[in-house]
Amino acid sequence: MTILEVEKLTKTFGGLTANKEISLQAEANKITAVIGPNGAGKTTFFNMITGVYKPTSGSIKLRGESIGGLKPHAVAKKGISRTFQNIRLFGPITVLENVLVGMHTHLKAGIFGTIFHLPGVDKEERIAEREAYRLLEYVGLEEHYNDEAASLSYGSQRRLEIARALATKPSVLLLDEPAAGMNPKETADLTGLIEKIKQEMDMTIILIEHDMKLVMEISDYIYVLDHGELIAEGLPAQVRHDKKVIEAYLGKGAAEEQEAEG
Ligand SMILES: Nc1ncnc2c1ncn2[C@@H]1O[C@H](COP(=O)(O)OP(=O)(O)OP(=O)(O)O)[C@@H](O)[C@H]1O
Repeated sequence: MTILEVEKLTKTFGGLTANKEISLQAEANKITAVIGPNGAGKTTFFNMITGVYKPTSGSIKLRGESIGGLKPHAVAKKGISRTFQNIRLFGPITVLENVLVGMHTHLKAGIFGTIFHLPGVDKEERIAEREAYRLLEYVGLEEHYNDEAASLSYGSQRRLEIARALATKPSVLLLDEPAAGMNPKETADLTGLIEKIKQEMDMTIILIEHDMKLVMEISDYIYVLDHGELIAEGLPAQVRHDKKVIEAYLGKGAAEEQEAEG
């Protein structure tokens, strides 16, 4: 079943076409990857889906309902949550509080009531804290619940971002380069975590990632962008051997060499 359907999505910035008529379908409970060299237009694509940028043209549908042009908080309420390429945690508050921030759309007390422990929010707050702690356990950060977010290692901060995104109880999770800056062990652990989220939480995941090992290992379907255009799509094994994709990453010579090697 298609959960998210994007049709001919275009975004221009002045004279630059960052996305040109990109169409994509994200299937329920699958990992759909969007890859491409630097500047290909991947983050612009995410920014349109999440309401950060208004599309120049084209449509975005979540379970058949048009969400193109909605503001970010409205898109989040519809069940789409994301992490960012540049980590956007709140540094001076604790790890647990960062997850509570993710929950604030569900809490009556609101973010300030939760963080500053205003009167009358005790019961709701205790339940939320338990839930936040459970999410930290899920991503393997429970030991750090009371640490300042800024004190975590880079890899752990990325996991915390995922926990915070999950706190909004999304049905679609967009991960923007979750393995960026991670060492091989952290990346391997992250691969397992993303798989687990897909399986155990019935999550539809869309992934932007430069780490090809991770992408090829966990993606069910891959879309490839280059210079703002969709140049290929298919199963990992198909995309891996696609001449246009090899060219986009390594240049024309490399594609011909690969072909000669058979
Ligand atoms: N707000 C903006 N204003 C002007 N140009 C922009 C804006 N956002 C993105 N661009 C341009 O759009 C193009 C695509 O950028 P985008 O960040 O979407 O690529 P990307 O594939 O995510 O790249 P990377 O892998 O390096 O993060 C780039 O040429 C970029 O400079």
